Order: sequence, then C-alpha cells, then structure tokens
Amino acid sequence: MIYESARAKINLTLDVIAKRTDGFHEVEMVMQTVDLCDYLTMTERDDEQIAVTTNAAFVPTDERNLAYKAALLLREATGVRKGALIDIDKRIPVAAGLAGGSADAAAALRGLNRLWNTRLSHDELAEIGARIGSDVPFCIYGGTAIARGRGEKIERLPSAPCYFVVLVKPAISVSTADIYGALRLDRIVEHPSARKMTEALSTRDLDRVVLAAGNVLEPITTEIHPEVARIKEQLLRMGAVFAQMSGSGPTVFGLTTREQKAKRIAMEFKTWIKEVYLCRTC
Ligand SMILES: C[C@](O)(CO)[C@H](O)COP(=O)(O)OP(=O)(O)OC[C@H]1O[C@@H](n2ccc(N)nc2=O)[C@H](O)[C@@H]1O
Ligand SMILES: Nc1ncnc2c1ncn2[C@@H]1O[C@H](COP(=O)(O)OP(=O)(O)OP(=O)(O)O)[C@@H](O)[C@H]1O
Repeated sequence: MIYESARAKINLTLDVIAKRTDGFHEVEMVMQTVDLCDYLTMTERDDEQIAVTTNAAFVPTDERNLAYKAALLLREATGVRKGALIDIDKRIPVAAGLAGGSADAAAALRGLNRLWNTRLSHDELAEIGARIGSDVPFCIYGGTAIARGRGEKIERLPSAPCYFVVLVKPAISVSTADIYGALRLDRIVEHPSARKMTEALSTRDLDRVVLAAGNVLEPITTEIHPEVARIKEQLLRMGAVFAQMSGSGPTVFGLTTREQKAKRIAMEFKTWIKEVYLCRTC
C-alpha cells in the first residue's frame, strides 16, 4: 500500500502572453504549493483493472477522474500490466482554482510509479502529466516554480518563505476554459513579472512579494462574479497583507506572516462562507 499527499497550489503571479492556435494560451506564472492536501492511498489489485474511490460526492470515479487518467497513461508509457485501487480522500475544494484534480493526477503518477516499480524520474512523470492537464507537471514537483508554455514547462525556484494563507472559496463554479476564452490580451493593463517575483521571494520581504504579484485572469472572473472582489477587499480589511485570486478562480487567498492573524481572519470568514481553509506555503 502506497500513500501520497496531493497539495493544492496558488498562483503568486499569472500572466498571459499570447493566444495559441491549439486552443491554449502562452502563460508565465509563479506557482506555490500550500499544505492543504488530498490524500491518496494506492493498492495493487490482483487483476489489471484501475478503480478509483473517493469521499467527494461530485467527483467522477471513472476515466474522467484525473487520477484514473494518470494510471492509464502511466501504464501506456511503461507497458506495465498491473491494476490498482486509488482511494482519494478529498480535502481540496473542487473547481476552485487550486489545481485539486491536477494535484491528484500528479500524486497518482508519483504513487503508482512506486507501487508498480516503474522507476520513472520526476521529469518523465511530468511529461506524462502534461498530457492530463497544464497544471499537472508543476504538481509533480511542488514547492515554488515558474511555469511557462501552457503551464507545463517548469523552472524550479528556491523555496518561498513560510507565509500563512487563508483560502476563501465562494460557492460558485468557474470554468477555466471560459475565463481564458473571455480574456482580451489587448485589455491587460499590467503584466506581472515572474522575474520580479523571483527576486522578491529571494529577499524574503513580503512587501516586495506584494508589489510583484498579479493575476491577469482576476478582472475577468471578477466581472462575472463580483463576490471575488468583495472577498478580496474583506481579506485586506481584516488584516491580510495581500490578497489575490488563485488561477482562474473563484478562490481568493490572503497572506500574512502571523499565524494568529490568519486564524482570526479564517474564523471571521467562516461565519458567512462555508469553504474557508487556513494553510501555509511550507
Ligand atoms: C488557470 C491555471 O490553473 C493556472 O495555474 C491553469 O492555467 C489551468 O490549468 P488546468 O486547469 O490544468 O488547465 P487544462 O485542463 O490544461 O485546460 C483547461 C482549459 O483551459 C484553457 N487553457 C488552459 C491553460 C492554458 N495555458 N491556456 C488555456 O487557454 C483551455 O481552454 C483548456 O481547454
Ligand atoms: N481527482 C479529481 N479531483 C477533483 N476534480 C476532478 C478530479 N478528477 C476530475 N475532476 C473534474 O475536474 C473538474 C475541475 O476540478 P479541479 O478541482 O481540478 O479544478 P481547479 O481547482 O479549478 O483546477 P485548476 O486550478 O487546475 O484549473 C471538476 O469539475 C471535476 O469534475
């Protein structure tokens, strides 16, 4: 039996550089894992079947599940003829902009690579992961990294400082494809710079991190769902040093360096929003 944790991610920066002809966008983003995790348990089966079970009501357990896809692709890439039961204890909110499904796919690739003794490197697993989703390669490595291309080209960075993170997910669903689809490149007012964020993180100065941050998808999601802006304002009013939407949303994260403050913010939010999580970047 193999255990793997699947960490959620936040985007410290998210810039869109160009629209491609394959339906994707060229991006540059600084990604950071947080310690809010799904937990995967993988067991070998006597037959060659893949089966997924999960405690989450609305997550598919067939080939649509990204962990299931990961198992099929790992088998195809290695020629291994083994089966597995993958149980996913889901804690990361679904369709939240936190890459929950991608994190599960990455954890399944890492875990099954051990269970089936297929001995692929993380780089090889990331290549397989890119066929599942743009965020999967980053989730193979975790930590802090710049993602380029459509998100699959990863440049790993030194670990970011330890910040406390309050994740607030309003009860709305956002389609990543719709948000990218609504983006007009000529209307982007300010492009965040991954290089500036890398420098800011290396100084460990949160004020500099705040200046370098930015997510060009935030105005798009906010226009459709104004509650994203309200949550952001509220996080700042309650004392978060910084607040920003993650990925294509709708989750907004607030950062602080002080645990007590983060706890207080999370507790206050819980009185009016169900999905609120306190976690850390380390
Ligand atoms: C918003 C982010 O989460 C930021 O980390 C990612 O860019 C999205 O990553 P993801 O959910 O793994 O996305 P995918 O499953 O690969 O793509 C979903 C859809 O989003 C759009 N998409 C995604 C990534 C990208 N670089 N350009 C895009 O235009 C495409 O319409 C695509 O069909
Ligand atoms: N293991 C999984 N966990 C969660 N959702 C999954 C999983 N496998 C497939 N899905 C499907 O993927 C959809 C998106 O879920 P996910 O939680 O990955 O979104 P997200 O956090 O917005 O991702 P991203 O930040 O990468 O755009 C869900 O509606 C769900 O049906």
